[in-house]
Amino acid sequence: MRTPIVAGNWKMFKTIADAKQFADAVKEQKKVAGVEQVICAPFTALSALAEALQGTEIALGAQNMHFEEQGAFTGEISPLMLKEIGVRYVIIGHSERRQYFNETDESVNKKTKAALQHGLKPIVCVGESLEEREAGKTAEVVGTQTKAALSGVSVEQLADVVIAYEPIWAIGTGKSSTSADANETIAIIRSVIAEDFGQEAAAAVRIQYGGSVKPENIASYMAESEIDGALVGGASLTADSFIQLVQGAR
Ligand SMILES: O=C[C@H](O)COP(=O)(O)O
Repeated sequence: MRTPIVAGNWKMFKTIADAKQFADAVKEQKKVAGVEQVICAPFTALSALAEALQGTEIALGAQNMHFEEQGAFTGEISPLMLKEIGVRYVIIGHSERRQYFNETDESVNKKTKAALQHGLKPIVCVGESLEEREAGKTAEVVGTQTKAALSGVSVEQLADVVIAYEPIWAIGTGKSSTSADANETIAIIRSVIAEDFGQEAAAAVRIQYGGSVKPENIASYMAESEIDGALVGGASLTADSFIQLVQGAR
């Protein structure tokens, strides 16, 4: 039985003051059990949010990290630094990072392994572009990305990995994938994982869908057999909407 997981990716939104306001608003809402909840905030808001989210069900996540513990890497943040402030999840290889910050399958793999070595749970993003989809390459693209990201990960470590399938054309566009299409691609990702880790381990991995998920459509994704939650951008920015997403995922 896979516990559903809803993760909000705030991207480059929210100051510390905004983040605290979000946490205060969440505290006023009724707690929702049975769904793991994560907020992946900008680095600057993480410490304040760690404190502000105390007493809530929400775990803290980062949106990126370097794979080294320390070193001359100006502007980077290491897994040790994230652990120190109570971060439990970290998004790795989001398509925006692949597109704008030269993230490659190789760096995604290094970061995934580094996160696991430091006790952080990676949310590894995979997904095809519109061009790749129209060329019939979806299975090949997500299969290659998944295999590359998980290369060298042990079966035991795989239990702490979350995969987020995010078709690039569905991110922030309002054009979400149909739940049936997302389910089909996620089934492909699971079968690719089974090739390297075995059926049992693959069956236990949580795989989220991401791309224009909202409170109004999350239930349709959750009704699918292979989808274990959502990675949500825009609709995770208000406490009200985030809680509705979590309720919809139950
Ligand atoms: O990480 C989240 C995704 O990029 C989806 O963003 P969105 O929900 O705003 O489409």
